[in-house]
Amino acid sequence: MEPAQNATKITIRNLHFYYGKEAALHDINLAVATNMVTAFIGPSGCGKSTLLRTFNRMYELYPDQRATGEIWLDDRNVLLPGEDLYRLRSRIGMVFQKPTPFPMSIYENVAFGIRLYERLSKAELDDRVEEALRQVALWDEVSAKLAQSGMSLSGGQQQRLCMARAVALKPEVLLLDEPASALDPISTLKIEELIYELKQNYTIVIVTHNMQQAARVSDYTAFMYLGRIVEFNDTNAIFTNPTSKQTEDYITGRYG
Ligand SMILES: Nc1ncnc2c1ncn2[C@@H]1O[C@H](COP(=O)(O)OP(=O)(O)OP(=O)(O)O)[C@@H](O)[C@H]1O
Repeated sequence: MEPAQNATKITIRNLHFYYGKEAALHDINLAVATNMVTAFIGPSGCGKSTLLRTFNRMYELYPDQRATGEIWLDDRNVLLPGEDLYRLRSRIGMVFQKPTPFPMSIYENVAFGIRLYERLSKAELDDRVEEALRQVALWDEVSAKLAQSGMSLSGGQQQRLCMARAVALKPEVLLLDEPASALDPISTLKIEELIYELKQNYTIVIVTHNMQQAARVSDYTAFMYLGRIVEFNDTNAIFTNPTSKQTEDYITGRYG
């Protein structure tokens, strides 16, 4: 489960995951460092998104999907049956591949989630919405049109709005599932810069198809293949000096 010289936010032990009877993850052991960016890379179907979705038990939305093993968030094993999933998802926020603003105003997109968890005055709520939009570097672009629909924004802005929605709840961990793969290069760059900024305050785990992106934004990288973690190390070591032949073949473009 190496490495984690930094404090550890999440520790995964002996995690297995099943879609019905089909096992998709096999004996995953991993330590995610606090306030760092950890990337999952590997060929299509290797289990990156499945692994990411175990962190906040997103799979619980589907009755035939289940995980066994342990996922420790600080000192809680969040896979235990009594875990409050509502609270878990407020501690571990998620942003998906396709920008998915709610069909409501820019302001409401951010305020909606906050209202579910907290009772705030209008002025406090306004402040929180502004703070979240500033954190994702969107405030200057939208402050004059907060009442407009979130759907009226560009794809890149919509994705930053979704990130604002996630950070507005003040989570400790942010899960990003291919957050830039539907975006143009400039919007992608903005998201990457944002990830760099956000790691001051959040522990970030990102799934990406794009190896250059993993190399640019992450501190640690796990290379996955067929539902297993083949190699996990600091990103520099993975990309310059992989220990496994499989990792080397993947990062040099021999397959995937
Ligand atoms: N809803 C599902 N039902 C059954 N099997 C699934 C489901 N979702 C994923 N799988 C299977 O689980 C395995 C891992 O899929 P997953 O989507 O996690 O891989 P991935 O590495 O994220 O792939 P990609 O890069 O293509 O998104 C694959 O074999 C896939 O077919």
